[in-house]
Amino acid sequence: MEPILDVEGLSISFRQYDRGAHQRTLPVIHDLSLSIAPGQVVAVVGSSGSGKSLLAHALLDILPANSAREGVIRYRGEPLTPARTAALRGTEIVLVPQGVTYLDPLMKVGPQICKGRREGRVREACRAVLARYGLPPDTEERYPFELSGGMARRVLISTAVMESPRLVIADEPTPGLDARAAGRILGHFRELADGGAGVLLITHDLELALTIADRVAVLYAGETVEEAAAADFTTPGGLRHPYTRALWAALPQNGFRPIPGSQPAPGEIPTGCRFAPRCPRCRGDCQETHPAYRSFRGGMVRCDFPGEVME
Ligand SMILES: Nc1ncnc2c1ncn2[C@@H]1O[C@H](COP(=O)(O)OP(=O)(O)OP(=O)(O)O)[C@@H](O)[C@H]1O
Ligand code: NI
Repeated sequence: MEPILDVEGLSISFRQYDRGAHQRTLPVIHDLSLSIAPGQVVAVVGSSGSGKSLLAHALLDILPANSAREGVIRYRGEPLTPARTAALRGTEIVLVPQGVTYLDPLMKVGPQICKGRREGRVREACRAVLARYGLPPDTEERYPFELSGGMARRVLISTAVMESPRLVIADEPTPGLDARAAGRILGHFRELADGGAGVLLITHDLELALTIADRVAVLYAGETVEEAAAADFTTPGGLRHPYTRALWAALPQNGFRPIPGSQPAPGEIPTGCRFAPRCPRCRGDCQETHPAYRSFRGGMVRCDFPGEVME
């Protein structure tokens, strides 16, 4: 089946001015490839600063002006040009943004969800979507400052899903929500996918991702290091990359063993494997050679020594 979304070799960098007129380029996403078929929920999992929101913004063509982008993004087989993205954004392709600041503070919630349209059908759909997320009917009449954080999140999601999108890009959609509200939202994403949409779920929370995702792509310091089926996460032996295994071992049900160290910042990327400084399997070459992203055992991995189980 033709993918809904197909990203090939996406790289993003920022132009920055050091001192005076001296310009430097800060690479933040490198060579990212990913595809989503109709009916699929694909999760992108990575820690803070790994490039998740930038990926979402690149897909919606809302990156900041001082950024540069390489690679190809195709939507239903055709490249997503700026004009095409602008035409599809908000209707066929929707973003659930990470921050509630995306709500217009000067506009009541109802008109924001309805995007200014007043037809009875639209108002009806708005009321239905609010009810679905457990928001009282008078939410329509409120301004964003009159909402709690959790309500504002649910309003953002309502705004996104109003139009029966074909591609949903959800950037950390559930922080601050209780388990029931989060479950309801994820359940709705799953339903949209079961109805034929593609869903890209962006989160730092692997456990949450595994509740609905079909596949998981793991992002580390701006690069995908593994793409695995959700079922591969049943045992660490099913996984390919040492970082993915470390994420697995850090889950509460697997002993909550976090790995020491932290992800390198964009200006401090090592030459070889980006995970080498923290990798329990690191050997000589890993520090020098940057590993390619390749197929391995039915998934993808960026490691020259994949699939070795840690004792
Ligand atoms: N406008 C910008 N100029 C320069 N660097 C930026 C800019 N926006 C983001 N970055 C850098 O790009 C990297 C990735 O940022 P991004 O917001 O995508 O992270 P994230 O994975 O979404 O993190 P979080 O989980 O905290 O939301 C970070 O190191 C960040 O500092
Ligand atoms: Ni983010």
